[in-house]
Amino acid sequence: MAIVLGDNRYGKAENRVVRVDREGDEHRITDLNVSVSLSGDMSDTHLTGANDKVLATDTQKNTVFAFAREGVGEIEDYALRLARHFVTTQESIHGARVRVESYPWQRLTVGGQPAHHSFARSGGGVRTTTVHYDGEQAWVLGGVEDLTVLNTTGSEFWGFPRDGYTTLPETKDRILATAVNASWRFAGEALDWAGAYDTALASLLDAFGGTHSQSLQQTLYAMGTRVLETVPEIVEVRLSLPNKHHFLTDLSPFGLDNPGEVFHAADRPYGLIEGTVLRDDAPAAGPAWT
Ligand SMILES: O=c1[nH]c(=O)c2[nH]c(=O)[nH]c2[nH]1
Repeated sequence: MAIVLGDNRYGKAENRVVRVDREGDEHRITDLNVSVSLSGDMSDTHLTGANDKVLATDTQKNTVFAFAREGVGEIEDYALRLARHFVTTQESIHGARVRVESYPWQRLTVGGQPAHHSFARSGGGVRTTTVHYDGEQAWVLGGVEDLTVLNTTGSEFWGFPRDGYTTLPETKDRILATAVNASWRFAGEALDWAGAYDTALASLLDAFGGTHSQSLQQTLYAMGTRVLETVPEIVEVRLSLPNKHHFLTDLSPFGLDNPGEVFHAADRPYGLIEGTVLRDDAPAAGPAWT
C-alpha cells in the first residue's frame, strides 16, 4: 500500500472587489465577490514543501484587483480574462476556476431625481458566473442566487403517499415560496452575457409566477424549461429550490377563523427541491460543474 496525493486545488476565495465607474458626476457601482481556484503541477509543494510552482494566493488576490482597474464589464468576460491569465502565464497551472458573484445595487431617487452617487442594495438576486479554463477550452456557467419569490395562491400539493408518519394535510391552495438558486451552462463564449442573464432571469420569474403548481418539483421543471426555450445558448439549467414553508396559523383557540390570511413563515427545516433540466443534445459538460 502506498499513500499518494489525490485531487487538489488552491486559490484565494471571496475577494470583495468594489469598482466605481465615474462619468462626470454620474457614478456606477460594481460590487463583486471573486473566488479563484487553481490546479496543476502542485505535487512538490505538498510532498517536499518546494514552492517554486505555487503562484501565491496573495498574488492571485492582487491580480483580481489589478484586472478590475482596467474595467470589469460583464462578469463572465472578467472571469474569462482572469482564468486565461493564470493558465497562460504560469507553466505549472493547468486549470483555473474563477467564480464571481455580483451584488445588485439600485440607484436612489433623491429630490425626485435619479441620484448621481447614491445607491441601495436591492433584493433582486445575486448574479453569478463560474468559468473553468484548462488551457484549451473555457466552460462558462451563469446563474442567480437568493432570488426570493412567493405566490400567494396557485399552488397545490396532494396525492402523496400516506404512511404511519404522515401528518401533512393535502392542500389545493397554499403559499409557494422559494429562494431561487439557479445555474446555467452556456455552449460557447463571446455571447451577449447581459442579454442572456436578463432573459434567463425574466424566464425564471415568468415561469414561477405563471405555473399553476402541483408541486415545487413541477415548478422547477417549468422554470428550467422556460430558460432553455428563451435562451438558445444555454444548454443546461440546474436549480436548487428551498421550499419556504408557510403554515396556516390555527387561530381557533382565540375564537377566530383563518380563511388563508395569517401564516407562520417557518425558516427551518425546509424542503429542498433540486434538479437539472437540459437539452438532450447538450454537449458534454466536461469540468464545468466540478
Ligand atoms: O412541493 C412540494 N414538494 C414536496 O416534495 C413536498 N413535501 C412536502 O412535505 N411538501 C412538499 N411540497
